[in-house]
Amino acid sequence: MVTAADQETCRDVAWATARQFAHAAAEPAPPVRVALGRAAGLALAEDLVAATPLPAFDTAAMDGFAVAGAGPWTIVGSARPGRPWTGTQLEAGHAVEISTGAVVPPGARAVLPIEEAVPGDGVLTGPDLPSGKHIRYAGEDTAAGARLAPAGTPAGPALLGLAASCGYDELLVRRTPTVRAIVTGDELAHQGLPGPGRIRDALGPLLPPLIADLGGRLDTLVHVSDQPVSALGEALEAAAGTDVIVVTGSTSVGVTDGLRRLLTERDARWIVDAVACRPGHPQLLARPRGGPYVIGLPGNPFAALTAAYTLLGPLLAGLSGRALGTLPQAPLITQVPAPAGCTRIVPVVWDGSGVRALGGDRPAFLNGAALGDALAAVPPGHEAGQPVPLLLLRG
Ligand SMILES: Nc1nc2c(c(=O)[nH]1)N[C@H]1C(S)=C(S)[C@@H](COP(=O)(O)OP(=O)(O)OC[C@H]3O[C@@H](n4cnc5c(N)ncnc54)[C@H](O)[C@@H]3O)O[C@H]1N2
Ligand code: MOO
Repeated sequence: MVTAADQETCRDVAWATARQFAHAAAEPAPPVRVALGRAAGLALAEDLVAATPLPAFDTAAMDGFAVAGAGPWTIVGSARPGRPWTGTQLEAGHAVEISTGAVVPPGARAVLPIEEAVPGDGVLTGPDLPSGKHIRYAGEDTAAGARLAPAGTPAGPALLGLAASCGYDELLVRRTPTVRAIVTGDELAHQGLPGPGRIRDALGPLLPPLIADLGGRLDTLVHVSDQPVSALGEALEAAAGTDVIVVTGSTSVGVTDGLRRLLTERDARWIVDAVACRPGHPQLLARPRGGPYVIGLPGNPFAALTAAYTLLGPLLAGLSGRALGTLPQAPLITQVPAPAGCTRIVPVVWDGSGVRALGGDRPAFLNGAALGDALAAVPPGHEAGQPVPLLLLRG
C-alpha cells in the first residue's frame, strides 16, 4: 500500500499518487449495524453472503400450467404466489394452473405458457417442452453461503434489493464520515452582484452537494475572516469534533494564507503537500495530532472543485471503507496541452466514442465544469485520441 512516509515524499506529488495517499491515510470508521432502509449509500463492512439459496424454491417463470409427463394433461388444481398447490406429487398426465412466482409442484417437468396451451374437452394439449422450461430452480441464481458482494461495496439500490431477497433485515456498514467546511476570504459577498474588490462566494453553494456526492455528510459550513490568522486557528479548534475539516482559500503562500503555518504549529502529519496538477496545485491534506483530517482547497473555485475530487473524494472513500477503485477511461479527442510533469484537469463531454474538452476551465471559472459530464485527468505528453482517466460529474 502506498503511504506518505515523510514530508518530502508528500510534496508536489503526482496526481494519481495524491489520490492513493489520501485514500491510504484514511482510518475507516468503526462498523455499525443498521436497518436495511438506513443503509442506502453506505459501504458494507463485511461480505454480503447469501443466507438462503436463490430462488429459495422452484419458481414458475411464466403464467400457464405446470405439467408432468407428456400431454394431454388433466388439470388437477392451481398454484398461486404465496398459495402453493396443496397436492404432494404431480402425476404424469396431470397439470396445475400456475402463476408466475408460484411454487412449481413436485413432479412438474415444465411450465407451459398460457399462450401455447390449447384447452380441450377437460384436458389440455400443447407442445412438448424441454424439461425445466420456464422453471427457475431453487439455488439456480446462487447457492446458500455464496459471497454476493465483498466488504467495501456501496449499498446501492440493487444491493439493497439483493440483501432483502436473501432475507437480510440489517446490514453491517460504515457510517458516513462527517465534514465541517471553513470558507475563508474577506473579499467574499454572500448575496447580490459582485463589485469592485467584492466577489460572490462560489464555494459556499458548491461545497454541500459536492461533499454529499463524494460520500460525506456536511455538519456545518462557516465563513472565517483572513485576518487575523488566529481566526482560522480558532475555527479549526471549533471544528474538532468531526472526521474531516475542509478549508477553502488560504492554501497559498501569501500573507492572508495561514493554513500551512497553523497546521505546522499543530504538529500535523503531512499526507499531501501540493499536487503536480493544474489547477489545484496548492491543495493539501494533513492531520494535526489527535485531530480530524484537514484538507485545504484552493480559493479559485474550479481549482477547489478539482482538488476536492483529488483529495476529499479518496479520503472519504477510505473513511467509509470503500475501495479507491480504478477510474473509468475514455479517449480524449481534443488536444489538451499539460505542463511538463503535471496533470491537467479539464471538463469534458461525451462525444460519441470519446470525450471532448469543453473549455471554460481557468482556475477561477466554473463554466466548463457546470456543463461537463466529467473531469478528465490529462497526463503530461498526452496526444489527442489517447485514453484519459475520468472523474464523473453526473450519475
Ligand atoms: N506567490 C504565489 N501565489 C500563488 C501561488 C503560488 O504558487 N505562489 N499559487 C496560485 C494558485 S495555483 C492558486 S490556486 C491560488 C490559491 O490561493 P488560496 O488557496 O490561498 O486562496 P486565496 O488566495 O484566498 O484565493 C484565490 C482566488 O480565489 C478567490 N476565492 C477565494 N475563495 C473564494 C470563494 N469562496 N468563492 C469564489 N472565489 C474565491 C479569491 O478571491 C482569489 O481570487 O494561489 C495562487 N497564488
Ligand atoms: O490551483 Mo491554481 O488553480 O493551479 O491557479
